[in-house]
Amino acid sequence: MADPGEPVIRLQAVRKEYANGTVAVDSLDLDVHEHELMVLVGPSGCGKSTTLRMVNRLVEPTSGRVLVTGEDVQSIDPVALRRRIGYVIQHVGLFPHRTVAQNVGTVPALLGWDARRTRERSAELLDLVGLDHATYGKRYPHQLSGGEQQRVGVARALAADPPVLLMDEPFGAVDPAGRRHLQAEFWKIQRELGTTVMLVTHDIDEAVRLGDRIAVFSQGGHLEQLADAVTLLARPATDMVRDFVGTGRAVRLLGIGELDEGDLEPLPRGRAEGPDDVAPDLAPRDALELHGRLDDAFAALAASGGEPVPVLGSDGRPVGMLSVTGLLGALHRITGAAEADAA
Ligand SMILES: Nc1ncnc2c1ncn2[C@@H]1O[C@H](COP(=O)(O)OP(=O)(O)OP(=O)(O)O)[C@@H](O)[C@H]1O
Repeated sequence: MADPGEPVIRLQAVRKEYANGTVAVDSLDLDVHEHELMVLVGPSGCGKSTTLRMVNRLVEPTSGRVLVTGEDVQSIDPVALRRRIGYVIQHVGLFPHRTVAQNVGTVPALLGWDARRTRERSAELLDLVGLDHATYGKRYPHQLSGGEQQRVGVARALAADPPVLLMDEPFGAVDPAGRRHLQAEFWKIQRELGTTVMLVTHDIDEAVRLGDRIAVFSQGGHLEQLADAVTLLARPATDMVRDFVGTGRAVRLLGIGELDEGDLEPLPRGRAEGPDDVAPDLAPRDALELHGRLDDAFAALAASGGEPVPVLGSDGRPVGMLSVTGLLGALHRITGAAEADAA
């Protein structure tokens, strides 16, 4: 096991030059901490997959070192290493002649778990990714939609509860609505299990939605910026990052920023005492929640025609009103906080 505070994945001055002379990654230093979800994002061909695949030795670095829980992966047998590290790819590669339950149980079975424990773990994981095990466990992969297969891929990778999970475009085969849903579910599972994750995507929205920290790569595996989502959107470090995160930065910030007490205006007089005092226009179904996402706040203000919308605290009582000005203030607040952190 790693010492407390020691990164679970550590890349030190890593370089990969393929046989044809392509330098996919050069002088890369990158640490992923325990329980962290690190996203690698960047344009096609910038070396994201190469970086990921050096962690489980599907690609061997030309120079530099890769450590997993403090151990140089060069000193670990690749097969043993890959049993310790989950791996999910876009085209999930399920075994076609094995049932869904057997697919999910692959690694536990290889690790010598007894049949019953493997079966139980399979069922538990299928339920966790939103596939009822009684319905889906007996099916074969071809009897599932692409999105369902991708869920099975995620369940299979998590089945042996690997401390480290590598994911390469894991939700790429799912339609946009299903993808958002699967991202949200995966995020919850990752928080629950505390798995340390390195995830590759070319989708900046996926990156800011999932990543605790986001590493933006440019060609040649060059690290342009390593930051949390808000900092990345509010304060892109280079022109490349600014172009990559695009003109939708403010909208993306709405998707990850939260509503704060300071963004609110006082309640109209006489309405702060308790639920009984709440007028019909403050009914909870029309209200926002404190610490809710700013994109919900934006939607509520759009629906109200720009009229201030009530905001409820955790006890369900109104704590203030959010106006359009308040929402813009919230955006400035998170942008300003990111800039202050960076200063
Ligand atoms: N086996 C290989 N032999 C030679 N060059 C390779 C090999 N694999 C990848 N490359 C090259 O290395 C560079 C980085 O590739 P890599 O797959 O790591 O990028 P990526 O950022 O994951 O791209 P994408 O988002 O398109 O999957 C590219 O120029 C690619 O063409």
